[in-house]
Amino acid sequence: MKIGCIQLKVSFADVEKNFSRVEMLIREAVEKGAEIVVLPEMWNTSYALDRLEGIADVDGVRTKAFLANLARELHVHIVGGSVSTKKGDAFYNTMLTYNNSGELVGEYDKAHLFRLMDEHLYLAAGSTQNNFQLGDLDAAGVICYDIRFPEWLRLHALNGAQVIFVSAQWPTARIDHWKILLQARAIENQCFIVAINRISNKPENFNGQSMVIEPWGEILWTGAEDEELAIVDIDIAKVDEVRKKIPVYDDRRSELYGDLVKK
Ligand SMILES: NC(=O)CCC(=O)C(=O)O
Repeated sequence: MKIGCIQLKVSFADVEKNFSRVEMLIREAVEKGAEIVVLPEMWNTSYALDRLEGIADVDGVRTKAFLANLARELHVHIVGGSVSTKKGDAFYNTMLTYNNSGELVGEYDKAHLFRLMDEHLYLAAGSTQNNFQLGDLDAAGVICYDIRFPEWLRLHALNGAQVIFVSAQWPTARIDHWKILLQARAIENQCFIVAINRISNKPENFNGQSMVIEPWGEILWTGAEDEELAIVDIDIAKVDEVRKKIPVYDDRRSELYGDLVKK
């Protein structure tokens, strides 16, 4: 399965520029053979949190039409990163996922808000899980800071995810945490992690280094420190292979850990 990893250079608060760049890169990814494309976090506005009133996508209407049309036209699954949305009176950091028929299969609001970047002052948190189906593939999607909560990703793995997509705006300052946390999440859940970071140098430095990691923890691809489109081939059979070799899911003793329950 070929994944188009779009490590986008996100322009600060320039919604038009970001939409046209994303469209160009999705088209290019599909020309290069991508069957699924993945975008970074808050790609429509970046972290212009104090300007969301004017630029967040109201009810996600524009993004939904844009992603649905591209998915249908190009026959590609789109894990739409996340966009700033306004729903009712509140702003959210929302991941929208479309299958290759153009159907919305996942709408997820970031569950854990990152105080260090003031998200809790501007955004409301979601509280629903985000497992979805892309053709035969059982997948899930989370957003950036969510990866610091192993129980949240475990829940998605328990609900069947073979691949967990992560969309992020993860600053260079903590890029070592990014790499180690992602590798740990892949190894402990014995699943693929496809994690797409952004590029920018304003207002904070984000230097990419997106990652695709297989269920044994081997890093299949690390993004450059500049905008990049990479097509990374993953073999889903590897999930069963690793889960048979070390049967973590059979050996779990859920009675010891409290309330991690499947849906
Ligand atoms: N956008 C985010 O959630 C950033 C998370 C982050 O930087 C971290 O260290 O965690």
